[in-house]
Amino acid sequence: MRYVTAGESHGPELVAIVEDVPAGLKVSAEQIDYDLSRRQSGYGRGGRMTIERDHARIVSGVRFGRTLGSPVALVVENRDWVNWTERMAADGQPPADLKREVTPRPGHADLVGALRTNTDDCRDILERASARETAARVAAAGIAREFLAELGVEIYSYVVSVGDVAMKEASPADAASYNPMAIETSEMRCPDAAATEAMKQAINRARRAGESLGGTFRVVATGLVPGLGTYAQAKGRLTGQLGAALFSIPAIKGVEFGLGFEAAQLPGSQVHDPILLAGAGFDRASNNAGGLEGGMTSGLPLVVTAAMKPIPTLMTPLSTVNLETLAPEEASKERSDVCAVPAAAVVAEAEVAFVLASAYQEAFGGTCMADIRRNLEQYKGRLRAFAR
Ligand SMILES: Cc1cc2nc3c(=O)[nH]c(=O)nc-3n(C[C@H](O)[C@H](O)[C@H](O)COP(=O)(O)O)c2cc1C
Ligand SMILES: C=C(O[C@@H]1CC(C(=O)O)=C[C@@H](OP(=O)(O)O)[C@H]1O)C(=O)O
Repeated sequence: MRYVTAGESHGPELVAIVEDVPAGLKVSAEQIDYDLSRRQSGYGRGGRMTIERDHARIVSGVRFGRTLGSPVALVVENRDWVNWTERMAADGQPPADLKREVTPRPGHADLVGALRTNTDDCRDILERASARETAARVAAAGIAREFLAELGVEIYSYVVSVGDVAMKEASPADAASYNPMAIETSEMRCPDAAATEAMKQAINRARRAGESLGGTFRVVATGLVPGLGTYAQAKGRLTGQLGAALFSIPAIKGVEFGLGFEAAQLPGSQVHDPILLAGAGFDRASNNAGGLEGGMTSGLPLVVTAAMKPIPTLMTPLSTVNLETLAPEEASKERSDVCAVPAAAVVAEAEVAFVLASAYQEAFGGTCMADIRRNLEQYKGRLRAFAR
């Protein structure tokens, strides 16, 4: 299952096409809209989120609430488009009073994109480099998430830190034990109420100082069978696929699995997860690996942590060079988020969903749900027999 998106941040709409969707999968537009609203939320977002009310319109590939096995296309309207019709028109000439973006923001794609594409207006770049595009990803991932849910896999995320404020956790393995309601009702997607409040205060301080903040979050997937992915080829390793998927999100600068970088400082006996025989199968005494061994799922929850850099647009801007005059100047001050870590966490859920959905299809087939379910049950039966 793969997606492709199109659409500019202030164009009329975003489009996502999902390919290789099995037939017979129940799809709920309400569930997709719920995920879209989760992506819009989070303390620290800017004025744009008061304009948008993201809703996915399914325009192909679904009939009577079930997928047909054909590509699924989804459209998300940009309500802000009405304010940009002249400046973002697909045809005609630029308006006489068009203000070009010529003071690129350090940390955004403005300068490098302009160099790459030979434009004299950084808006040509920022319209697509904007993380507005991630709304289309979340809409598309609604299909992957429904698919995974049918196979018993749930994905959620929570924020661990914003700037230098972090919630306290004994270990990343705690990730699989939080109450989802505590996360969804926190304005920071953080299950710790005191940390939520401290993160909000940090964002308030940053806003007052014309600053921005990044942070870290974890994505957790439960209900996975062991053995998805493969050790046999580089491109089959889920570690690499998940890393690439998470690094495809704007502003993500680090990814760790389980104990992550901390594992590099510890002796092997404190890192690797002892194997036990429990109930009808194998289990582990711990989950420091974060649910991946040898590039494959271990059957324990997948726990992956990502680090987001601070938002590049600053109300107290850094210096830049004016592309027209070549004189030093302050970088442009666009309307902007101060912190978007909770939103990035929801986007990361979407990316993880696509990787895992593809891994299930690779292992159990991709044509129709009935076959996939049967193949999965057969596999689970074989695993049970293995431990007897
Ligand atoms: C959900 C989300 C919201 C974002 N909001 C903003 C924003 O309002 N202003 C901004 O300058 N950057 C924002 N960013 C970050 C930029 O999109 C990102 O830094 C930029 O595309 C450059 O990509 P890079 O950081 O991967 O180099 C946001 C990122 C995400 C994931
Ligand atoms: C629109 C979204 O995020 C945007 C991401 C973004 C950026 O530069 O990445 C800049 C801001 O857009 P605007 O310039 O219109 O205020 C954010 O609001 C969204 O997440 O839906």
